[in-house]
Amino acid sequence: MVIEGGRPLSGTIAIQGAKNAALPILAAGMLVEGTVIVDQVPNLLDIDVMLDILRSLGCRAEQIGQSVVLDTTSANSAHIPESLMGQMRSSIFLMGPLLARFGEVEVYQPGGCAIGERKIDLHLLGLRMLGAEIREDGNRIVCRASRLTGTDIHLDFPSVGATENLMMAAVLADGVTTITNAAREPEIEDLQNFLNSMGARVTGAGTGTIRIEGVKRLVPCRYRIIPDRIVTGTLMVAAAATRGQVTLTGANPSHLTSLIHVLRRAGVQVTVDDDIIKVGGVIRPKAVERIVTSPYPAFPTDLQAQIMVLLALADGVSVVKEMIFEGRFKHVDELVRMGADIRVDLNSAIIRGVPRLYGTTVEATDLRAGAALVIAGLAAQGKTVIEQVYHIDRGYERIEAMFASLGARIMRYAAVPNNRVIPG
Ligand SMILES: CC(=O)N[C@H]1[C@@H](OP(=O)(O)OP(=O)(O)OC[C@H]2O[C@@H](n3ccc(=O)[nH]c3=O)[C@H](O)[C@@H]2O)O[C@H](CO)[C@@H](O)[C@@H]1O
Ligand SMILES: C=C(OP(=O)(O)O)C(=O)O
Repeated sequence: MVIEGGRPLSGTIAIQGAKNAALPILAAGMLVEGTVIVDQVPNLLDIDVMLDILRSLGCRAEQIGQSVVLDTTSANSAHIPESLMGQMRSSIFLMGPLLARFGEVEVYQPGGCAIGERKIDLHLLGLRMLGAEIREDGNRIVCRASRLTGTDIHLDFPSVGATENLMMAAVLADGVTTITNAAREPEIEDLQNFLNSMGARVTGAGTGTIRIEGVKRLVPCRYRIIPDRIVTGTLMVAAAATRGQVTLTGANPSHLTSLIHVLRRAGVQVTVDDDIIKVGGVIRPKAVERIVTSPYPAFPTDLQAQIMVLLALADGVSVVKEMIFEGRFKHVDELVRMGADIRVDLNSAIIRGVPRLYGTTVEATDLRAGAALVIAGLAAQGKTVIEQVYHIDRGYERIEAMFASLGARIMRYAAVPNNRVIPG
């Protein structure tokens, strides 16, 4: 991806549906027999992988525009091939639904962005408490339960994925399951709403205690995914970093209170009206003394790399502490190569703002690091070349078109074998 930077973003853009809501919801479609339609599903690499997995299980799954039609009637397998499991973290979301529907599931350790160890022990512990017998053999995990029985599960950490997997496993269990210290992310509430649209009885999502009353069977439904708060946040930071003026429509500002607070502290004007967010009015951002990533509603780890670009250009010294993933500072070296002054000390990044960044060749090491480099390229003086952009396609629908529609000079080139590049 090649970016000619230094142009303020300007214009209006609609927000895509949330990847992190769509992925568990598509997996939850396996809980019902019949045809489920999910609307506002973004066109992303991770969604393609999820649909490939669902097809490998015998389902018919097709994305038409922003809608996915999933027919699970002929699903006949509870085995996910290792090659598909390894393509993304969210492949693990099939574990709960397959176990609930077929009484068994055979999977492998999931893949995904290299941002930390990302264990699944909380998922497995919760499933065991629901009555599953689990055998781990190297990478392979075999899980069986002739029936799942509701119980009280306390999570040692409010893991988003574990909360969702256990909710999905518990909807068809005998009796009541209570999950305490559950994750409170908006995507959990979206999953609850989807499950309840199919006839499940789930309450409490969005709080630390979720109650799931098992039902005998579910019925197909049609459901619309919430807007993507991380894409919204990425656009907000990009508008501020390029000192532009951008209007976002179809957003949910109440999911972004921590970012809005940080941006306002940095001197950015953010106005909110129903599902519209306007960002602009910044000359040079001010440093923000301390940002700590933590589970929702605190500052999201998925926006840590992006906000660091704004702080790299701010007046003064900022500190960002990463509390969720131990390997999520890989963008720092790349930003430093663009002229940023950032020092990492354990899980803190100390950012001394510089007046400008300069374009150079950098590498996207993971999804959000890649998004941060795009913002840096848009704000920098000169030309930025970003390599390994496929990481970004996991979470942003045609990011180059998204920013080009706001006036950015950004082009994607596809590599061809003899090292030439052609517009992609
Ligand atoms: C598809 C999706 O929704 N992805 C999001 C989800 O990922 P994900 O569901 O993987 O994130 P978790 O909340 O589970 O993980 C948070 C922390 O808990 C640890 N952990 C998690 C599970 C477990 O069984 N054992 C364990 O130790 C992880 O290693 C990590 O350090 O939440 C993350 C934290 O907000 C986001 O960055 C991801 O974008
Ligand atoms: C880390 C992320 O996603 P996943 O959990 O799907 O790897 C992300 O969306 O930033």
